[in-house]
Amino acid sequence: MTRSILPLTGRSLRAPKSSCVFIYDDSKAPPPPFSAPQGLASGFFSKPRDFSLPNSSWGPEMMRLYEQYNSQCGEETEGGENREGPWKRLPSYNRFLKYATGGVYLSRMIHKKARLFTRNNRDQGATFEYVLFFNSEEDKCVGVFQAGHLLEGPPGHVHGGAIATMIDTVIGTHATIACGPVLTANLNINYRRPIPLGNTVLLESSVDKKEGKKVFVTCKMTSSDGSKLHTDSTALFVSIKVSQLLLGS
Ligand SMILES: CCCCCCCCCCCCCCCC(=O)SCCNC(=O)CCNC(=O)[C@H](O)C(C)(C)COP(=O)(O)OP(=O)(O)OC[C@H]1O[C@@H](n2cnc3c(N)ncnc32)[C@H](O)[C@@H]1OP(=O)(O)O
Repeated sequence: MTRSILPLTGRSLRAPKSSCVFIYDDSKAPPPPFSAPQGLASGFFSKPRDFSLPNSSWGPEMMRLYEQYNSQCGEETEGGENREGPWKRLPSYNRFLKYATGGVYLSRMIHKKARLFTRNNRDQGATFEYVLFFNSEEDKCVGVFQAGHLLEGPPGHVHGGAIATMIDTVIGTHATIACGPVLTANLNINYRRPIPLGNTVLLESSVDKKEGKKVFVTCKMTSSDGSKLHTDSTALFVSIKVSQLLLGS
C-alpha cells in the first residue's frame, strides 16, 4: 500500500535520533478520480495529492502502461492481506520537505512557496504527466511519461529541456533509492528522435556502477511500444549530506 508521506531516512541526514524527512503535498487541486492514499500527514496537513495516480488527462497509452506495471505491484488487498509483486509504484507529491521530526520546520529554512516544478501545474495534462515504478529484485526503475502541450520546443514536439527533466527525474529517483540523497553531477543525453507532443514514452533506467560517493546510471527513453528509441543517456550522481543543501554549505 502506498503511503501519503515518504520518510527519507538518509544516512547522512544530520538530525536528532528519530528524525526523518517527510515528502508532502498541500495542493488545492481537485482530487484525482482514484482515492488518494490516507496517511499520517492528513492529521497535520490537508490531504496530499499523489500526482502519480491516473487522472482524466491520461490517454490510452499512458493508461495501458500504467496498468501493465501497476498490475505487477505488490499491494495490500481489501482483506488486509499483502499481494506479492516485483514492482512498486512510487507516489509523487509536489513538495519535498516541509517538516522533520525533532522540531526542525524545514520549509522555513528553504522557501515556503517552493514546489517541485514537474508537479506545479494544476492544469492536468498540460505539462508533465508521469508515474514511476521500481523493481527491487531487478534493480530497475521505469517512468511512464505523457508530454503535455505546454512542453513544446520544436513545433509540435517536446522541448529537449523537458526531456532532460524527465530523464533526471527517473534516474535521480533510481540513484536516490540506490544510495540515499544524491545530486546530479553529470548528465549526457543523445537525442535520437523527437517526441510529438501528447505522446507517451517509456523511460527505463539501470544502475551500472557504484564507486564511493559516485553512482553511475543509464537510461533509455523509447516510444510506448518500445519500437523507437528517443534518447539514450548516462549520468553521474554524487552522494550528499542533506544538511549540505539545507545549510547551503
Ligand atoms: C522509495 C524511495 C523514493 C525515492 C524518492 C526520491 C525522490 C528524489 C527524486 C529526485 C528527482 C529529481 C532529481 C533531480 C536531481 C537534480 O536536479 S540535482 C540538481 C542539479 N545538480 C546540482 O545542482 C549539483 C551541483 N554540484 C554539486 O553540488 C557538487 O559539485 C557535487 C555534484 C555534489 C559534487 O561535489 P562534492 O560532493 O564536493 O564531490 P567531489 O568530492 O567534488 O567529487 C566526488 C567525486 O565525483 C567526481 N565528480 C564530481 N562532479 C563531477 C562531474 N561533473 N563530472 C565527473 N565527475 C565528477 C569527482 O571527480 C570525485 O571523483 P573521485 O575523486 O571520488 O573519483
